[in-house]
Amino acid sequence: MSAFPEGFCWGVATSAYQIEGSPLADGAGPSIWHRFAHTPGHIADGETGNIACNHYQRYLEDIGLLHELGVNAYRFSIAWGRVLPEGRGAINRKGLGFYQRLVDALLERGISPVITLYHWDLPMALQDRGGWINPDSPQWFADYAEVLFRTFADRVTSWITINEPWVIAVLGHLEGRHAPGWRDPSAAARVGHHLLLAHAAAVASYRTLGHGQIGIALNLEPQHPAYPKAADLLAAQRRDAFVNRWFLDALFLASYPIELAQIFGPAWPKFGAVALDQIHYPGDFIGVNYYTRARVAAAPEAKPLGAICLPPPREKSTAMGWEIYPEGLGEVLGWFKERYGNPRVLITENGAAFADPAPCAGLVLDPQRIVYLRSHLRAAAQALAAGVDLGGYFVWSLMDNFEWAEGYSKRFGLYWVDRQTLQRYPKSSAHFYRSVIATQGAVL
Ligand SMILES: N=[N+]=NCCCCNC(=O)[C@@H]1[C@H]2[C@H](O)[C@@H](O)[C@H](O)[C@@H](CO)[C@@H]12
Repeated sequence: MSAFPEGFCWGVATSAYQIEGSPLADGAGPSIWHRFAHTPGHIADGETGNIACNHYQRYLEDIGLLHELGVNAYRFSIAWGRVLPEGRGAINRKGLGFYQRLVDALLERGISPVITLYHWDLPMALQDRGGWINPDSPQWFADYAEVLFRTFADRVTSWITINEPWVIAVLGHLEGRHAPGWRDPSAAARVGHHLLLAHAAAVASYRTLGHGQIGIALNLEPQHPAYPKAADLLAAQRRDAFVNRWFLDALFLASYPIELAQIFGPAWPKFGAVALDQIHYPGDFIGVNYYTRARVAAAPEAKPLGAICLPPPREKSTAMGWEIYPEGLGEVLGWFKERYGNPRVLITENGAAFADPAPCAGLVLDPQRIVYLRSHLRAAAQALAAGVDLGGYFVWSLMDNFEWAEGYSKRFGLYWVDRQTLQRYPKSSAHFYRSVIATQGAVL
């Protein structure tokens, strides 16, 4: 019996800086990840996205892989700096032309484009004006989005405004592990707010220019007490507010969790009613990027949360050190039905990195990824049966790519990429996913 309905959206996901390469080709303006990756010490093995998977040149071949998988949708991001090299103002027609050719080639194959407007690669020219802490940044983003809405309004009907605002605010502006590498609580709090304003402005613009669906993609991660102790439960609740409810409550409830003012202290701005009303903008769907859960223990010395996350047992971990916990996907999906009015949800990313072996006779055997995907797909099917309005599932990722600060050392792809030749090789999980799609989940 098919576990998923006819018309269910089956896809894979990628992002521009992680797969394209050629970051400065054809007049493109550099992004903050170009600068961050070229700054020694930021990326494992000193890698950059200069080459990545050379998707900029090999995009037709990669669309062939999508066709081989049988997906009916492909989620990818547009590099803002290719389209607007200075981040605003003059349009770079060559840069925009690449995405027009990509979209047209997808449509010719019957694959629906799902475009992410922003997947972390802010043009450096805008960072030089303060980047996301600049109060003008929501307007910069809305103006950029309008260029794309007008260019693709007739052909693209699924849009994601911003990928993982929490990672942008926290890893990029609080912990400094991602571009632009800041460690400033006040900046992180304001960046989070400006990203929500930017999302709202783009949704409002799309209401006048487009006739499809638009949403935001959030990384969501259940926070469980490491031990049955009150202190651990309180620490897990604090971290749930910090990781999950920061953006969920803002979008759906027009309020920030009260814990954030306690966590950020004086660095947390005093948002008024108007500011909170302006971020009350869930859009047409919520994208859920799900990977794992956290096991949280109280740690008063671990400021500002007073919490630490315990590493999972090795035998239950991916190559990223994240726990394999498919039950958490069902838990996250249930939040939308129980707390937020059961909106349309898409699983916009789900996948895992494992120490895949090299190809043998043109195939990479990755049984662990098949187990991971099967268990998470089963959790998704159960959530759907329980009444969650789940419209689609995207595997992260189509192919091994630039895994941010980890460089190319972590492989998430359904296709293995030879780092010398960039040849793509199917993994057995690609064949598994193809069978899931072909049977609407009956093989699970
Ligand atoms: N501890 N822990 N936490 C679990 C997840 C932390 C947040 N990172 C993500 O969700 C990123 C998302 C990103 O969109 C993509 O560009 C990345 O390649 C994948 C894989 O890393 C995921």
